[in-house]
Amino acid sequence: MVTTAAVIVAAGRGTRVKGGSGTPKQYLPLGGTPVLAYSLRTLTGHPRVNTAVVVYNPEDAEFYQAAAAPFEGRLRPPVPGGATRQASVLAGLEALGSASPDRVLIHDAARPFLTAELVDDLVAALDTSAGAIAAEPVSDTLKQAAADGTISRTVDRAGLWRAQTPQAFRYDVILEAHRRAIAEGRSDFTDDAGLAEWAGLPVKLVASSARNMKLTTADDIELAERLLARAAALLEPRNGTGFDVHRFAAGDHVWLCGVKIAHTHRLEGHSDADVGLHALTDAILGAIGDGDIGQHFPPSDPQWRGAASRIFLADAAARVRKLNGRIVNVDVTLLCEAPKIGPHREAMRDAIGGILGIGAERVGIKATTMEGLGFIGRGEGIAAMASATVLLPA
Ligand SMILES: Nc1ccn([C@@H]2O[C@H](COP(=O)(O)OP(=O)(O)OP(=O)(O)O)[C@@H](O)[C@H]2O)c(=O)n1
Ligand SMILES: C[C@](O)(CO)[C@H](O)COP(=O)(O)O
Repeated sequence: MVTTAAVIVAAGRGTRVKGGSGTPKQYLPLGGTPVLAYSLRTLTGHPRVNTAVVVYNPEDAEFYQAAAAPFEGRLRPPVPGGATRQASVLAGLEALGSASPDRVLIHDAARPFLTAELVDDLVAALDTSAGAIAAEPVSDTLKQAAADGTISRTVDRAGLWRAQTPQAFRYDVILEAHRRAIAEGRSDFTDDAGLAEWAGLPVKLVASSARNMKLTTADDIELAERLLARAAALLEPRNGTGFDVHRFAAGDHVWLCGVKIAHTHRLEGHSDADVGLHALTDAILGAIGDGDIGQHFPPSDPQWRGAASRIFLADAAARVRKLNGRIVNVDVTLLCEAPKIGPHREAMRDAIGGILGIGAERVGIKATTMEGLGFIGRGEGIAAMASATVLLPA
């Protein structure tokens, strides 16, 4: 399996925002959420990203903990950065050594508005290139200034692009290039594409939007607040519910809410019969009005025989992302006499949060017996009901 990692560089001081004092920009609240958390939500929640590491300044440890806590289960321990962005990127790349990913996405914590689609496009571009970066064609007329502040010439903007992040590379080649640059005394690269260019690596330009802005000055932060407030005003909540039942059959374990639990029986079904994930998948599909699990993964299709139900849930989450939506919270109730759910509740919350790319604090798991009544009371099967709240552009 091809693996992809993310390095999020967050060790800068943000001096152009705050003039050298106060909270570094990547930890400032934006719409009430730390700037860093936006990138972490998109990257750690992306199905193609297997692991991620933040490069930080240990002086910011408290800010880091507060921003990264919801994503903890999906992040490697943070690593200290260096004096320049280039040095911080190298620290992050080295920290991924034990994961040995095939690809790496290098991203500025100061660019909170990257999208899942951009990540998809960059990863796809790596199939035919050693590197690919998010970039935006220059749309202004460019002037070169003379020393006295007058215009010395107009620069032809044809073919000029503004480099953004993520910048994606095959991991081993960019690590080798970064190491070589330092060994050869080059510490002046402001982005990884510049370093790759120096190393002779081909790098593709992947068209991105001006919305993937870097927060550099206080004006940028104000603009970002406005964009966010406007986007929030244009989002509307949608709610969906789901319900599912599976009967018991001879076996020794059940899958419930993404967790394998030893049991006296198994649940019968075409897939792994994870009744909790099936109800939840339907709840999410319901919230976005996109059919149901049986429509997208028909039981008549042999490719889903024995499939892990996490595939179905991840697909529903991808459909939400495609609509530029966001899952706010989900809630599952399991109806069964046994097994006991309490001991597995936290593992279930983590599993579902990981699949959906949301923090476990946004996942509710509850259980109830049926007081011995009906088919559940007789221990013939398990039922689950679920609800999901999703924000979609209005
Ligand atoms: N030594 C550094 C410098 C920068 N960065 C990171 O690189 C990204 C882009 O850098 P920039 O916008 O220049 O951030 P700062 O260096 O913090 O800004 P300033 O130059 O205003 O201090 C940011 O996410 C920043 O945290 C880093 O990890 N390590
Ligand atoms: C990497 C980068 O975001 C590409 O635009 C940018 O170069 C980093 O910021 P800096 O202000 O140039 O250090």
